[in-house]
Amino acid sequence: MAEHWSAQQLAGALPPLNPLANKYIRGHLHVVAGCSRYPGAAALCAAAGQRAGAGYTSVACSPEAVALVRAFRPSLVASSWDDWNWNAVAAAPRHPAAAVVGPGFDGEDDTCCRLALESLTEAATPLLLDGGALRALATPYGLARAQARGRAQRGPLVLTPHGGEAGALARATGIDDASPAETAPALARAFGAIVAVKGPTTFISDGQRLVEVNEGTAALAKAGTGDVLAGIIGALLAQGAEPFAAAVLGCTLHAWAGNSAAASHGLRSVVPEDVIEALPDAFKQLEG
Ligand SMILES: NC(=O)C1=CN([C@@H]2O[C@H](COP(=O)(O)OP(=O)(O)OC[C@H]3O[C@@H](n4cnc5c(N)ncnc54)[C@H](O)[C@@H]3O)[C@@H](O)[C@H]2O)[C@@H](O)CC1
Ligand SMILES: Nc1ncnc2c1ncn2[C@@H]1O[C@H](COP(=O)(O)OP(=O)(O)O)[C@@H](O)[C@H]1O
Repeated sequence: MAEHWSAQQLAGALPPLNPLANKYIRGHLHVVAGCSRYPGAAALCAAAGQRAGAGYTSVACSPEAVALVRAFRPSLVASSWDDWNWNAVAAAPRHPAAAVVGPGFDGEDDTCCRLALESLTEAATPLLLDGGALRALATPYGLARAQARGRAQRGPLVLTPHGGEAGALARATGIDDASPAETAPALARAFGAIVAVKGPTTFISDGQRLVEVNEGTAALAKAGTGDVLAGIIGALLAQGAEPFAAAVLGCTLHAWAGNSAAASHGLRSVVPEDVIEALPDAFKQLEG
């Protein structure tokens, strides 16, 4: 039976904001995303991360995506992943950080698969894998790399599959076809991760606990809203939120922002950019 978090539990999950913090102390979100086919996903994910409180948001993306990300938000620090390496992704005692890898990855593309698999060994921060990175993970080799990350204690791992991606991950690990409420804990145990299986109701598990978030809206059923969710959870991780709490809180804020966007723009007309711009309403709801 899935648990449902109270307003008090959700508010308690939000890392406090230090009024004396600089942008690095606030938390650095590294977004590795956006192949030439899906550059927009990198922009959506990173912009959502900024609205969700990351102090510094950098984007490593395909060379073709750099101009789009910069033009979408000049405050995003974008560079080509050809001129970038994992040394950039590190946390220091007073400089928390997290990485989101995979929005706008093409799961068939060699560079995307390499970056997704490398992230498991190289990212010494909390790591969230989404989108095409989950396709790279959905192989026996991907499973072994995820398990090795757990043994090496490189940092918490969060996976945010939609139904199709959860099915591929389950097939790769020999998990039987099951409901999302059963698949989330089974995947969490197999990959040693926190897993959010997304849908009209999203189920989040670390293998022991199971929480459901069912406050969203059909307005969120639009291409790109998953990229927004990845940026929100990534930003909470970058600000030092406890990883399971970051996943539950991130999914809830995303749902609330969807409701706020639907109230302003109507159920049919909401686009993922509206959900990003409605995030301040979701934070006010949380803190109010
Ligand atoms: N603006 C952009 O650049 C966008 C880029 N995107 C990126 O596009 C890449 C491919 O993602 P897609 O999800 O489109 O394609 P996928 O190749 O992952 O999914 C397609 C397959 O999964 C199934 N599927 C998709 N969504 C499902 C759901 N919610 N429940 C059950 N089954 C589902 C489909 O039926 C299909 O068989 C990802 O890297 C993603 O981040 C998308 O997020 C859309 C927006
Ligand atoms: N009918 C719905 N009701 C509530 N939330 C939904 C609904 N449909 C989709 N969502 C939410 O929208 C997001 C879609 O993510 P995803 O399928 O990964 O999109 P994309 O890959 O296009 O970015 C998820 O967070 C999911 O929970």
